[in-house]
Amino acid sequence: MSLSVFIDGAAGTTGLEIADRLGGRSEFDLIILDDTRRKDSSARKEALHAADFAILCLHDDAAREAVEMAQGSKVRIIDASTAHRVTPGWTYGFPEIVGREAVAGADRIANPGCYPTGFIALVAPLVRAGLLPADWPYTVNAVSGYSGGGKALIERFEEDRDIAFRAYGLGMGHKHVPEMTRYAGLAHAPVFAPSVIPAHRGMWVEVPLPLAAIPGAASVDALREGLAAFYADGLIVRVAEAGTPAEMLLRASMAPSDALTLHVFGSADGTQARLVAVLDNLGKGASGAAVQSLNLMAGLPETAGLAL
Ligand SMILES: NC(=O)C1=CN([C@@H]2O[C@H](COP(=O)(O)OP(=O)(O)OC[C@H]3O[C@@H](n4cnc5c(N)ncnc54)[C@H](OP(=O)(O)O)[C@@H]3O)[C@@H](O)[C@H]2O)C=CC1
Ligand SMILES: CC(=O)N[C@@H](CCC(=O)OP(=O)(O)O)C(=O)O
Repeated sequence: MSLSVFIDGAAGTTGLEIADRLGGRSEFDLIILDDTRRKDSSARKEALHAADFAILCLHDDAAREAVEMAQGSKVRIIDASTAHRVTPGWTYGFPEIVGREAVAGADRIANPGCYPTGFIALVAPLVRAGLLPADWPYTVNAVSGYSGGGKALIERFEEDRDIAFRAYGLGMGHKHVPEMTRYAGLAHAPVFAPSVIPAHRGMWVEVPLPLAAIPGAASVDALREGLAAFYADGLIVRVAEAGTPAEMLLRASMAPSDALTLHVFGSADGTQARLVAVLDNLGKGASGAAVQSLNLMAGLPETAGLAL
């Protein structure tokens, strides 16, 4: 018997990618409201009450509204928005970090933000293993494809081809900082410098480490080995071997991917390191992560339907 999945916000950037990943799968029947009904509260409520699972691909306010409308139903929810990521009673949908059983058994999953996916993947295992301190003031510099900003940013970048680079979050306080701090297990909020480039998808998340100045920090090799041990299954998150390429490129033509690759680069004298996560903001950074959690919640193979 197949399970019904309502994609609320299926016409949006994340929703379309989730529909693509689930579309050909016999385990799921998709409930998608047509254009005339997709914002109609009573149609959405009816779908929420009919479905086994709902994936909310909405802005925060509409996601909160959907959760309220679902009250009294049996539906299990995966919320792609920022609304519930540090809310009590919600499980953070990052199986590698919070545990696969926690995700499999949850009824309310908050899908991680795209930038936090890279940052937490790099820092959480190292802090947990005592290879980096929890109380260091970390920084995170990141670059995203413009699809990370949804339909509005896509339209802006596709209309104004003259934008070569967009820095933002200049007043600090980006909405991703609370989840980064919480799930990386940090004592201080990281300084977060996000930016956007004229590529549809793709993401680079980097944590520079002045190792010689960080009390208790492990060596470059020990950091890489710590990450490799943590992600030993290599299913979705992979740790690159040691090596220093002359350059690394994000390509504007990048194909959709649900993988996440972590790199640890270090200076020859071992005093400095750069932790780098490379991912697709729409893959492991959004839709791929939602499908991974859905697979686990439905008791299916974790990577079913993912592009790896
Ligand atoms: N894009 C990304 O890389 C990532 C996105 N996310 C999060 O996922 C969520 C969705 O983002 P994204 O897909 O990028 O955004 P989009 O703007 O592309 O899509 C949002 C969709 O929601 C629809 N919508 C708006 N209000 C309602 C409503 N009241 N009822 C039903 N549908 C509504 C919009 O309609 P209309 O088409 O008419 O505008 C649109 O289709 C956001 O919370 C975002 O922060 C998370 C991680 C990464
Ligand atoms: C490029 C861009 O604008 N990115 C978005 C984050 C995308 C994401 O992760 O979505 P959530 O809003 O669900 O956290 C931003 O910085 O607000």
